[in-house]
Amino acid sequence: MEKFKPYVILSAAISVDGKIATRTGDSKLSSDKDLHRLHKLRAKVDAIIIGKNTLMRDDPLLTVRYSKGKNPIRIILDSKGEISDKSKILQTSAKVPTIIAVSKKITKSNLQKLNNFPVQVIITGEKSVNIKSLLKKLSEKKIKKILVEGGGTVNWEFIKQNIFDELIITISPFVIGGNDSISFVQGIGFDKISKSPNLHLKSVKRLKNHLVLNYRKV
Ligand SMILES: NC(=O)C1=CN([C@@H]2O[C@H](COP(=O)(O)OP(=O)(O)OC[C@H]3O[C@@H](n4cnc5c(N)ncnc54)[C@H](OP(=O)(O)O)[C@@H]3O)[C@@H](O)[C@H]2O)C=CC1
Ligand SMILES: Nc1nc(O)c(N)c(N[C@@H]2O[C@H](COP(=O)(O)O)[C@@H](O)[C@H]2O)n1
Repeated sequence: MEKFKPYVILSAAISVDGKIATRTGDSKLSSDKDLHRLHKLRAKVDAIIIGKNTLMRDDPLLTVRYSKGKNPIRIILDSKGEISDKSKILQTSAKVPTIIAVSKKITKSNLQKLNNFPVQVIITGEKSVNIKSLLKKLSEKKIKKILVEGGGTVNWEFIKQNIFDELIITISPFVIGGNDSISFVQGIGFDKISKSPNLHLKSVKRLKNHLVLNYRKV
């Protein structure tokens, strides 16, 4: 598998208590300077991956706007093909290359809805999108570098399955708290620290009150 895997960077802005969004879905943690950095990074990757909930909460564009450079391919993990046809991602799919990764659980009508747009639909996995198989297919399409931009559920899958190479985390000067807010990593988590991937701190950059941490997996 490793041989066919693109290089994967997980990226997020977190509060000092490790949250990426409040319980109402407010996730604007990055400063303008940090967004400028993020967009420079977007321009250097071949593709960006996000989960369905992030699309539904944020209605993002995932384009390069705060810096110069080409737009990466946008990839949405949406097992049942439930994203709205009004979403900016689908509405702008004629201008920005877009892949919707779905599983065999997708209904005929949802597949038809997606096929009304100029997107590529990749079907992989029985219930959820099979991420390893998706990465192999992306590698065959010459996609070599991928930025995973959340959310917490998708981040957990990449960490649990040990299919990432680098983490770029901005610690923003806010505290969110709460049991229903979204953490950088959602899901059950590891039961022992020894099961966590080992991380090497490659660099720390200060952007006024924000810290950008760059870790490589050892
Ligand atoms: N501050 C920051 O940097 C960021 C914040 N966010 C915030 O995160 C929140 C969303 O996070 P969260 O709710 O955890 O959801 P995610 O965005 O991680 O989406 C999770 C969904 O993706 C779909 N999916 C399909 N295949 C898989 C797979 N193999 N593994 C995991 N998920 C899969 C699933 O839905 P299905 O089964 O239906 O396909 C799943 O429920 C939003 O509020 C957003 O604003 C997001 C990104 C960055
Ligand atoms: N790095 C980072 N910092 C934040 O504060 C964020 N809220 C996010 N969110 C991610 O960026 C997407 C929005 O992209 P567009 O501005 O619409 O291009 C959002 O959906 C998350 O994936 N990231």
